[in-house]
Amino acid sequence: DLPVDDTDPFGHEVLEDPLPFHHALREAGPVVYLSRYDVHALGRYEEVHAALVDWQRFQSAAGVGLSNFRTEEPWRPPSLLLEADPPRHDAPRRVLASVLGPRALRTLRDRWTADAESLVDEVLAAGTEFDVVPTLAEAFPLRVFPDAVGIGNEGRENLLPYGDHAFNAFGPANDLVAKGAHRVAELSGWVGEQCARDALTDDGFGAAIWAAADRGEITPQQAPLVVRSLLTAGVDTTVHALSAILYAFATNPDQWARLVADPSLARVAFDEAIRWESPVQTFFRTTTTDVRIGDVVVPEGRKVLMFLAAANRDPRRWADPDRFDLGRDPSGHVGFGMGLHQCVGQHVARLEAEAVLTALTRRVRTIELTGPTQRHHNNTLRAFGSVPVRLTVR
Ligand code: HEM
Ligand SMILES: O=C(O)c1ccc(C2CC2)cc1
Repeated sequence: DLPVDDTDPFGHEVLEDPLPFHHALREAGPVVYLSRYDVHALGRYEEVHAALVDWQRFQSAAGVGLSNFRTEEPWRPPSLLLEADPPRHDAPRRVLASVLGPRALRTLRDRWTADAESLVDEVLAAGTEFDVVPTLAEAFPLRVFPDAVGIGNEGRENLLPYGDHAFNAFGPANDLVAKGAHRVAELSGWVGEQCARDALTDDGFGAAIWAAADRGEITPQQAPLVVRSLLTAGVDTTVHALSAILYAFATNPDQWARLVADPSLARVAFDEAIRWESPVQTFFRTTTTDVRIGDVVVPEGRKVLMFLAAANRDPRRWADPDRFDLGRDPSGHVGFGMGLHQCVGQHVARLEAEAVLTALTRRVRTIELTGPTQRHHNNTLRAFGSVPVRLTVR
């Protein structure tokens, strides 16, 4: 086992394969002080879940990254949802919950399923050996989500690098953050322009957010920041979730056969893949009072690092946790967080994944890896750079 305190959880060794570190962290105790970053880490399901649902003692308004907004300037104006506590959090959350709720998505279900089927037809027409990352995992969200938000067609290639930097910025100021620093002004500027009312179509999520401002549910000053939340959180997450799902099936052919035999399993397959891979690996909180965890008292004002991915494979909570198993009930996983800040876009993500899986199960008999995968390292996201596969068609 790695000595937990000597290992850098944001170093390339752990980012390449975090599982040994997650195991060592869970075994080291309910809370573990990481001297490298002067933070307290939680790796077990019970403690991660308890911190997520206790927004009063584990706040988000001081930032959900390593940087403490009480003493450091954020790299961009804080999110009105992710980096806010009640009461400031309440109205923006209520608006997005309505805009992104299951009812609002009903119209998108048929459109996205048709889009997924035409993408899968295009992919299969070009051949049955390819890299799922650019071909499906990146192509599908970028084909449907910017249109659903209602942003213009120019510059959409900025979305992935902007999100990649935003997720790196939750971690320490390491080489991954430095890698994106030179483009921050340009990318932030472009994203900010897309959130303006006159940059948005009149029928997307963006327009619905501005309409909520017209109704006084949020202010016109808040509206662009709420749109920014969609552009920051809604692209890279789904791209890497789709890669994870396809990797899970390519490495568990028996589970793919189960899904082909029963396509209604697509919904549980999505949540089981999120539990198993946890595309969003970590988030921080800041204590608002002295908090006792186990026999440690974490003082007020300290950063607490929650390893969502470690909690999602905690044998104290999950039977045979390392197995990707469509037979299990994955509900309760913390891959979307839990409680007040639980992912407000999860229905969008689930719908995107179901559309792709439904299109694939209709056409594809088997999926298998044809070579080694490559990881894409990020301080917060678990991501693939490449997943080479061969499909056989039905
Ligand atoms: C599989 C894809 C996704 C994953 C794994 C994911 C994961 C998460 C997690 C873990 C949180 C909780 C953050 C915290 O507790 O501090 C969260 C919150 C959030 N997510 Fe997602 N997300 C995904 C897709 C999306 C999409 C597609 C959208 C937008 C359409 C979105 C928008 C948000 C927003 C706005 C929040 C903040 C909610 C709040 O603080 O009240 N996410 N997400
Ligand atoms: O509101 C935001 O900007 C925001 C950014 C990133 C996320 C991650 C958790 C998916 C959520 C919200």
